[in-house]
Amino acid sequence: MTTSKLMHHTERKRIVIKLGGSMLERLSDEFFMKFMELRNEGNEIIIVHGGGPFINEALKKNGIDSKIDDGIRVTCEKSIAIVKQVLVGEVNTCLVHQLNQKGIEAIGLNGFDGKLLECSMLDEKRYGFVGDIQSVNNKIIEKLFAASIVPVISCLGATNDGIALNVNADTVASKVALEIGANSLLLVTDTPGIKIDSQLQQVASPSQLSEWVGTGDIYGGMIPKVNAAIACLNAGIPTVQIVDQYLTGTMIAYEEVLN
Ligand SMILES: Nc1ncnc2c1ncn2[C@@H]1O[C@H](COP(=O)(O)OP(=O)(O)O)[C@@H](O)[C@H]1O
Ligand SMILES: CC(=O)N[C@@H](CCC(=O)OP(=O)(O)O)C(=O)O
Repeated sequence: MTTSKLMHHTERKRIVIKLGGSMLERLSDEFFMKFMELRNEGNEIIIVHGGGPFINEALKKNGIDSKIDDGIRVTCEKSIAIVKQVLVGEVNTCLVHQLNQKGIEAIGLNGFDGKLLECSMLDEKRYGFVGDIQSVNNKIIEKLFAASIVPVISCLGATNDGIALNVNADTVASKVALEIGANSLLLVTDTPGIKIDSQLQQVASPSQLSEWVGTGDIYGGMIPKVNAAIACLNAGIPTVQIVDQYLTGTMIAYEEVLN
C-alpha cells in the first residue's frame, strides 16, 4: 500500500460509514439528517453494513447453533447460505430502500458485484466459510462516486471460484476505507463509543486499545472494531471513530494526533 493511494487530493472528503446490525433497526431521522449534511458538504460517502443480530435470529429459527470466536462467527456450510440470504436479501435491500425513500440515491453491492471483495478462506479449520479479503476492487465504487450514487456494501465476500464467504463488517469497512483512500472511517454501533469501567472514553490511542483488549475491558464485537481501527491508523488514515447513530463517541488516533 503506497501512501499516495491514501491521499485523495481533492476538496471533498471520502468517508466510510459502517452501520452495525445492532443499530440498523433504530436508524433515526437525526442519523439521516447528519448523513445528508455530510453529503451536502460535497463528501463522497460509502456505507458498509453488518447484520449480526439478524443472522443470529435466522440461524436460531433454522435450528443452527452458532459460535462467535473473538468477534468472528464460525460459519458452517448451512450457515453461510443463511448469512448470504440475510445480508444481501434482507438487510441490504432494506437499507437501500430506506436511503432511497429519503431521497438519497443508493445502490446495494456485495462482494460478488464487480468482484468487489475477493477473498480466500481465513482459516477453514477454525472458522469455516469466513473470508480473508485479498483485494477490494474499487473500480465499481469510483463509477458510482462519479455518478453521485451512494454504494451500500454488505459484508459478503467471494472466492475466485464463486464461493460466498462471511466477513466481519468492521473488517470490510476498514479494507474499503484503505482501498479508496478514505479520509475518515466511522464505525456506527449501539453504544456511544468505548467504555472502560463504565466511563465513556472520548479519545483512545492504539496502545491503550491493545491494553484494554488484553485486560478484557474490550471484548466480543468491540474487538473487530478496534482491530479495524488500528489497521486503518497504521496505514495512514488519521482518525477512526466508534460512534452511536448521533455520530458521537470515541475518537481513535495516535498519541501525537490526539495531543
Ligand atoms: N469496552 C467496551 N465499550 C463498549 N462496548 C463494548 C466494549 N467491549 C465490548 N463491547 C460490546 O461491543 C458491542 C458492540 O459490538 P457489536 O455488538 O458487534 O456491534 P455491531 O453490531 O454494531 O457491530 C457493544 O454493544 C458491547 O456489548
Ligand atoms: C465473520 C463474521 O463474524 N461475520 C459477521 C457479519 C455480520 C457483521 O459483522 O455484523 P455486525 O456489524 O452487526 O457485527 C457475522 O456473521 O455476524
